[in-house]
Formats: sequence, C-alpha cells, structure tokens
Amino acid sequence: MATQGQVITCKAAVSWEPNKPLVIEDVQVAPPQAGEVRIKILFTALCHTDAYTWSGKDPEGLFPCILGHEAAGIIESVGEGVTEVQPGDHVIPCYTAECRECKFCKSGKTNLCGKVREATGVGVMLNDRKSRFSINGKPIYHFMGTSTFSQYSVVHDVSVAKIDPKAPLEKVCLLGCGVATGLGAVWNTAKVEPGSTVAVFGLGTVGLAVAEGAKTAGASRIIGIDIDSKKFERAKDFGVTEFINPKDHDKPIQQVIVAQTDGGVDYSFECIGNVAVMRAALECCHKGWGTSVIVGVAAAGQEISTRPFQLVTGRVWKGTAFGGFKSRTQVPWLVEKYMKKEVKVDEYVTHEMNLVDINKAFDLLHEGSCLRCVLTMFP
Ligand SMILES: NC(=O)C1=CN([C@@H]2O[C@H](COP(=O)(O)OP(=O)(O)OC[C@H]3O[C@@H](n4cnc5c(N)ncnc54)[C@H](O)[C@@H]3O)[C@@H](O)[C@H]2O)C=CC1
Ligand SMILES: N[C@@H](CCC(=O)N[C@@H](CSC=O)C(=O)NCC(=O)O)C(=O)O
Ligand SMILES: [Zn+2]
Ligand SMILES: [Zn+2]
Repeated sequence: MATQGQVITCKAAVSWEPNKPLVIEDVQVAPPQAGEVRIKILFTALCHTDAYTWSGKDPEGLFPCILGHEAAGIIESVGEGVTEVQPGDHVIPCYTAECRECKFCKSGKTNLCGKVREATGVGVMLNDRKSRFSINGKPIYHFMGTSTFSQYSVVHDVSVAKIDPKAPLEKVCLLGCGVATGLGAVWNTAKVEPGSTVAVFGLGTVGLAVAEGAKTAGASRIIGIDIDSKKFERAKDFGVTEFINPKDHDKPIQQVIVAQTDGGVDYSFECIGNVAVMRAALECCHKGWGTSVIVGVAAAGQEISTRPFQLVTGRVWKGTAFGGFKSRTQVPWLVEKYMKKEVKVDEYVTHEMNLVDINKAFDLLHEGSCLRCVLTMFP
C-alpha cells in the first residue's frame, strides 16, 4: 500500500520523562514537507548521548521526545524540492547537517552547519517549527534532528547521507555517530602524524575508534586509560599498545603518563565526558606542542579548568563534533572504507535486540561488556 503523502502510524520508543522507562507507542508520523524526507528506519544503535539526554542532564533535552541518532534506513518518501535522494535510497541520518550553503559549510573551517541546528535543538522541523511526530494529536519532540527510535522518522534533507545500497545497514548504522566520531577526532581534528604518541581516555566505542584511527595514522604508542581493567584485553584489537588504570596509581594520572612518555604525549583524547579527566588529558600532553581533543559530552553545569600556564606553554585544547566529518559528503566515503575492509565496524556491535527491548538495551550501556547494541526496528 502506498504510504507517500499519508500519515504513517508506526511503533516508536517514546521518552515521556527523564529517567523513566521508554514506552513503545503507536506514533503518527506526518509526511515530509518541503526540504524534508521520511525514512523507514531499519536499524538503530544506542549511543551514550541518548542516555545522557534521557537522564535529564542535557540542557537541550525536551520531553516527550523520540531519542536515537545512530541508525540506517531507506527513504520512504521525499518532500517538495528534494533532489538528492529519492524513495528506495539507502541512507544514514546525520545529526550534523551539511547544507553546503551556509556560512559554516562554506567556511572550509568546520563540519558544523547552521541551517537547521537551531530548530533541531528545540525538537522541531525548520519549515513550520512543528514536530512531524504525534500521538492522538499530542506533539512529540524530535531529537538531534534524527529521532531514530521510531520505525519512521522525518529529517531535513540536509541531514541525510545516501550510501551504497550493498552496505549492511545493521552494521553501518554505527557510522552515524560513535565509530565515525572516534576516527574523525584523530584524522580531522587532531591530524595525528605517523610516529606520534597518543593517550586515549575511556575505552568505549568512541575511545576504541580513536585507537583504531590512531593506529591507521601510524601512531607509535597508543596508551589506553580506563578505570575498568576488563576493557584492556579487547582494546588491543583496536590498536591500543599499553594500558593504564588510574586506580592502580596514587599519583594523578597525568603525572603517571608524563613520566612514562618522556614529558607527555603528542595527542590525547577524552572519550568519557568527565571534566576532571578532560583536565588530566590536557595536562598529560607534551609541553610546546601536545594537543588534547575533547570528545566526551559533559552534563549541564559542568565546566573545564586548568592553569592557563598549560596553554601558555604550548599545549592546545580542542573539541570535536562528529569527528569533524562533513556528514553528507563523508559518511558515504566512510561506508566505502568499511566495504573495502579499511575500517572496522562489525567489531563494535556486541549486542543485538529488537525495538521492544530498548529499555534492556539502555541498561546494557552501563555494562562494561557492551560497546554498541543494535536494535532491529522491524523484527
Ligand atoms: N563529540 C561527539 O561528537 C560525540 C561524543 N560522544 C560522547 O563520547 C563519550 C564516550 O562515548 P562512548 O564511547 O559511547 O561511551 P562509553 O561509556 O562506552 O565509554 C566510556 C568509557 O570510559 C570509561 N571511564 C569512565 N570513567 C572513567 C574515568 N574517570 N577514567 C577513565 N575511564 C573512565 C568507562 O569505563 C568506559 O569504558 C560520551 O560522553 C558520549 O556522549 C559520543 C559520540 C559523539
Ligand atoms: N545538547 C547537548 C549537546 C551535546 C553534544 O555536544 N553533542 C555532540 C554530538 S554527541 C553525539 O553522540 C555534537 O555534535 N555537538 C555539536 C552540536 O551542534 O550539538 C548539550 O547541550 O550538552
Ligand atoms: Zn552519539
Ligand atoms: Zn550549512
């Protein structure tokens, strides 16, 4: 039955309130308007940023909403004026848009895009500043411009990357956030050179992807730091060459690393979202040139600090969103690299479940064994 132009009623996991179990609801998804597309979401993973917003600590968190931003699917229909994708195309929704026309896109200096970010930050579509999701007439907010915990989602056309239809969607969905972010933090944001020493704080999906990116960039030492020693064995497969558990040391971790690396590392990456660790990550960098990249997302009200002397003496503090990748242009390229076996993706999928089990999947995020849990949306 043709669904184009019709309201679709489908299943979605709705977050009614912070910290309360998500509820599988019948949700009405309106057709896409001008400059929008409706995607049949086939697979979505959970990222820690979903858990962060669900916890109520995200200043942009709005409820009720449909979370989810690491997914893959097929275009069901397109709105007026959409030319770059059509029904049947395989796509990855992208929370970092790329309009190619705004000041940010044209700057050549950033992957951030200004076209839809303000609207996505308040959970609506740009066109009419309304949500396309509702339950019996009650609007449900969008999240990150993606809302992939729904069997159908409407996103802006500038927020969708068309990918190789041969790519396995149940795997490449991970290129919609965590894996891409870690790789890009190394390749685009830090620009790690061969022979560099690297410290990675936090060995979850993002940290392991940083390690993998550093390995392919030719780093000579990749030091993984995590408070869970069980993380260390698996991390070797992603390129980590040595491990430090801060709990095994009395001294601050930055002093331990400086002592073990002849004055500090060339590059460090904070992949946790802990502001104290962000400071340690900066301060373990080498005087004169060491660069630290903040990847982790810290809660509202948290602030970073260090002695300005750390920067005066040549250390550089940076941050990265989606690893600096230009989403529509480079996500298809990342998918091709995966298809050519030049980057790992399958190895990050540790669990698979159906949409109805989404609350169990959220519980798994807090278990050390879980990297990514991929949900099948149409079992
Ligand atoms: N900037 C961006 O574009 C993106 C940021 N993120 C953020 O990156 C962070 C990491 O995400 P995931 O890898 O999915 O998280 P995760 O929770 O799987 O990994 C975090 C790791 O840090 C370890 N850890 C926790 N506290 C620690 C401490 N004090 N010292 C050392 N290790 C510690 C944990 O044991 C865990 O292995 C999150 O804050 C997430 O929100 C995620 C995707 C994109
Ligand atoms: N609303 C949050 C923003 C958290 C954040 O920094 N998000 C990252 C992506 S995290 C993905 O898993 C990001 O891309 N930021 C850039 C942006 O434009 O949002 C908060 O306010 O804390
Ligand atoms: Zn994410
Ligand atoms: Zn733009």
